[in-house]
Amino acid sequence: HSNRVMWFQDFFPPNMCPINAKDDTFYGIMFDAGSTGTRIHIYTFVQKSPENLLELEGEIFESVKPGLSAYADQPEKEKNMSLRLLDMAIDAVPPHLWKKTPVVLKATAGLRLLSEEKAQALLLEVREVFEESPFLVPEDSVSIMDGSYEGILAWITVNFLTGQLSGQNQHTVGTLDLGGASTQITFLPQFEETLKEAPGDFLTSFEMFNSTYKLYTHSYLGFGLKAARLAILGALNMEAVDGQMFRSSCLPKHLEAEWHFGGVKYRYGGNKEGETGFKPCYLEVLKVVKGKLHQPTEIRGSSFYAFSYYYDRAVDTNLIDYEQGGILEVKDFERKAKEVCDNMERYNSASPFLCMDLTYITALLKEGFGFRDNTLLQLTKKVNNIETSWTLGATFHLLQSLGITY
Ligand SMILES: O=c1ccn([C@@H]2O[C@H](COP(=O)(O)OP(=O)(O)O)[C@@H](O)[C@H]2O)c(=O)[nH]1
Ligand SMILES: [Ca+2]
Repeated sequence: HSNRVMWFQDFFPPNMCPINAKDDTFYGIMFDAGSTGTRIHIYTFVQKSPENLLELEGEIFESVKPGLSAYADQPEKEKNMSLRLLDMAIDAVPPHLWKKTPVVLKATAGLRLLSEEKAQALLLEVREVFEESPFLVPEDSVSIMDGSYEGILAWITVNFLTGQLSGQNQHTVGTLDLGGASTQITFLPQFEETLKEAPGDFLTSFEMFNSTYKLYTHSYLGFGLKAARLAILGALNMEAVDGQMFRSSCLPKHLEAEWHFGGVKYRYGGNKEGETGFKPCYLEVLKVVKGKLHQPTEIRGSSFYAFSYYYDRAVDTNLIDYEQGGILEVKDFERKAKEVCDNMERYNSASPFLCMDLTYITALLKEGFGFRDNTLLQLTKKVNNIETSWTLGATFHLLQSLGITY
């Protein structure tokens, strides 16, 4: 309880503290079951009248690791985790609003990669926890989200938070999300040509706040940062890894270690005898990226918002400040990749994968999506203290579909 009060005081002057919730205040609880962790977002909203755009008052955020898929072989163990996160919502939402507050979990690429049977067993555990909670549990409240929604909803979040979805002059920005297991690109096409050249399932119409947006979006499964590591090592989608050693020129020469991802243990190491460094690494990475992604011509010269692992790796290498974020060019990632890969001993302590990760990000941006060296990326973790995550867009969509908001 004391946590809650502290949090509110951080956000609101005492006289408008929503603990004394007015009638037009309501809450939404959205779980993000990502491949590397599970997070809860508890949003507070106010809608003064149907004509007004919904106002977001604040967010409570908490995360736990590892992700849901790590419990694939012991789904009952998952319960503790969702219970722990849900307890935060019990503390945050005033009791008289519990029954009106929807709780939803959406899983992303980690669960898309599991077998249907294992994924459903995990979702069932969560559903049981939700059913026993005092919150509103809508139909289909625990599910795997379609990849195209993941991109669209993140785009909605960023453009809502930057004020681009209200008023007359809407200059929306495109978004790039690099998760552990999948990656998304989303933007509002300006050129007829983009609509013509895009594969049919890359274009989706989406209605939000009384407008219809025809967006270009795609989620590339297996192209998240951690899945890409496996692909580069040649270990992705291998049924039996049986203690096999996977080597790469993107890793420190004498390294030999183990790594767990999606409930599987992998052994990996450097090219003890052969080459290491940026050049051989880039060639290795290209095999995974080149020709695998659609390249919309119109994005080459535009600028994008980028978050998740784009942000994390830029922070890790001091390209941006953790709190502030920053604006980078694509070539900044390449410069940093060269610096790290050609001095691997020096960076080893941070993460043995740093060279591989930066090289992958460089190749994904340039050879994957086809961005120019000088394309601008706005690296952002929070806007006005709210996480840039698809979860906010998903909560708007949820409230709209339940008729709680307009
Ligand atoms: O609220 C969140 C959730 C995730 N991430 C970032 O997203 C990446 C992990 O992706 P995730 O586990 O969601 O994998 P996915 O299922 O999206 O592939 C990491 O960089 C996290 O820091 C974040 O910045 N904020
Ligand atoms: Ca994610």
